[in-house]
Amino acid sequence: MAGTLESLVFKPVQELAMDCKVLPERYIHKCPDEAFYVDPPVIDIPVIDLNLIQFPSASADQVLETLRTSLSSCGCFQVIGHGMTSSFLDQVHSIGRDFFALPLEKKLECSRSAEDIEGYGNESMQSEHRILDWADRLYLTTNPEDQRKFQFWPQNPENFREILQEYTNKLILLNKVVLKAMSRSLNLKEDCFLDQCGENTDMITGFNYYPPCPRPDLTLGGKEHADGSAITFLLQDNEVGGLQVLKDDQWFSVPTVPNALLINVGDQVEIMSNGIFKSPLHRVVTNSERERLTVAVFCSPDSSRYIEPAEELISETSPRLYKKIKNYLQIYSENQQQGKRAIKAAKI
Ligand SMILES: O=C(O)CCC(=O)C(=O)O
Ligand SMILES: [Fe+2]
Repeated sequence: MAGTLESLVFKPVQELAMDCKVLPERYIHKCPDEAFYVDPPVIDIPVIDLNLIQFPSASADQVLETLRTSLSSCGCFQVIGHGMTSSFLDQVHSIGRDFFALPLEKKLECSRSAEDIEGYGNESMQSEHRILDWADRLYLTTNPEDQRKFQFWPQNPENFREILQEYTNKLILLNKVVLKAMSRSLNLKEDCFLDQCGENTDMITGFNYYPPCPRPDLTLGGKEHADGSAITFLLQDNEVGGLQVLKDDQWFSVPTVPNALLINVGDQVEIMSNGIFKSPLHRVVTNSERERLTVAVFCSPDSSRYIEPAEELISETSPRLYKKIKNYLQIYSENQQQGKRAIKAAKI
């Protein structure tokens, strides 16, 4: 729903940040840990070149083994050889940056309503009780095409639609390649996960804008969460870090690798892999100097499809851990609003 300044139902963090000396109470975490403001160790995750696993070979097997190890321990990896140039990825980044640089009135033309997840907005419209994220977001359904709601798509910058369309087309293909690689790495038939997801990948693209914050020691750009997707593609900010991932109960910084996309397992691949692959808890810390912009694309099976642990992964020694379920994103959003981990609801 298009908004106006008068009908503003939320306060953009970007506006708040312009003149913020004292952090409002609702952004303050009661028990911040040191990793909010002292960079924790950098996580050692592989950078996987997709060209190396295209055809079966001994070296492809080695790469798939690296993939399996990484996804079973921390649930993420970086990918190169994805067929997108760095200048194209810069353009994807720029359309987000340019959108958030527009005057507020222009951004409000894309604003979402309190009931909708799509459009420009932030958490302040969803919940009265939660601690709020120091971030504004623009969420858009990008696939299937007939579910796009163009009223939320910015007219400005002018190339927004064209670039987002092209990025979506590339990620539809990449999503298939990655799901196949994940299945292969577990010695499953390569279409095992893909068949569960179906042809029509459901894709939601989120542009995350994190303004500089006066008190990075007290707040987060994104609270600790796991993604409800099957897999998530994250285009990080080449210049400003902030993403952290939890591994063995310790927070690690996630490095930015030029021209790489970060891929993380979401809850739905954790379910399909019967818990072998981990949907990692992650969060975003802020800084007082620089804004940060990232683009997250959440890929999920379409809501009518059932997903369940792959039969081949279940045995007497590794019993089935998750139920057969559908429309996981609905379960996810209900649990998330109550601050709960949705995947618990899928456990047997
Ligand atoms: O912006 C980031 O680094 C991470 C964003 C994220 O985790 C999300 O949008 O789910
Ligand atoms: Fe996330």
